[in-house]
Amino acid sequence: MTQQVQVPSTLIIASRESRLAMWQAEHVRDRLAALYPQCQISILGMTTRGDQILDRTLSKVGGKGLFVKELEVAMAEGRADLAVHSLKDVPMDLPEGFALAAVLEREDPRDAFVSNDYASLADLPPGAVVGTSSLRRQALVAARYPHLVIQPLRGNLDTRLGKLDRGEYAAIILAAAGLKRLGLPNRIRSVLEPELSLPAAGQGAMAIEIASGARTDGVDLHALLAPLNHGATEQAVLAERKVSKIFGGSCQIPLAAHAVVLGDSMHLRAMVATPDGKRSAFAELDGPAAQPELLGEQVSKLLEQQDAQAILAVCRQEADLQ
Ligand SMILES: NCc1[nH]cc(CCC(=O)O)c1CC(=O)O
Repeated sequence: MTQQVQVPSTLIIASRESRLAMWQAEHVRDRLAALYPQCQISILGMTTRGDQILDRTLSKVGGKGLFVKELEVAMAEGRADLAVHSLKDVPMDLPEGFALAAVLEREDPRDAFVSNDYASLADLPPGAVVGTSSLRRQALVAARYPHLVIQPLRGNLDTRLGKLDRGEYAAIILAAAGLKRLGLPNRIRSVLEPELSLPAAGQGAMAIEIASGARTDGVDLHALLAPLNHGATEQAVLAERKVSKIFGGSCQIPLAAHAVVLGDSMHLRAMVATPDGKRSAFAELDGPAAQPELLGEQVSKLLEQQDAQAILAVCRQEADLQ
């Protein structure tokens, strides 16, 4: 006999209001509704500071936490039971009293090249403007294609595509996962393979966050959400996020960490670079999938044995100057 979990009569999902965030919240709602048909599930749409501040890059205004804080407040105040996030936007250390209850199966983790006039980065002429606000993408493009000009690009997916279509950029780089989820895979002119553009920790994965304390109604949200967890994705992102955490876990450093799980083992690759892409360190290792954080530590050590600390010092200096 499987143990029965107690199902509440209602569940409220907190979500940002962007189209991608809503798609993700609706996806979780539909999966929960299929598991627990007796439960009334609704979505509470919210605006976060990360959505409001669009004129500065995230690394300058406080980083990832800006997309999750308001949703955590809603859970702490009992206005929502769970929050659905893009895992890439979730800080490495959650505030006291919160936990990730499930990591969903990953969508395509790669970056996508999007343009109306060009098929790939290699086709762009000297001086062409590429839009991205990710320091990681900036460093990777600058290292490989020094003749291109990188300009900041913020906002949700629709905003970013709109700026491309108005001709503000020759091309932009986005996560393939977001475009696929929104039914826009045809906007992808080419995917950037991990060898060229190693993905960010957690890219393409969704996570469900909950308040971790016991509930007065006795509902065990961890147990309730466990069927949505995808073991291999969880192992991969634990390794990736460990590297990110060791190197400061913010948006201030161009950092990539990408793991692939194959059966019982895992391959983890990671990179840190200076924002201009001129200096970088890269490391990769295989290890048991059952010990993802150990592999994350080992890969981080390899990075440190290279130039990683000097690279980070350059990044901090540049961040302080801004
Ligand atoms: N930083 C914003 C963000 N957070 C998650 C995604 C895409 C979806 C995902 O990675 O799951 C995006 C947009 C992008 O990077 O283009």
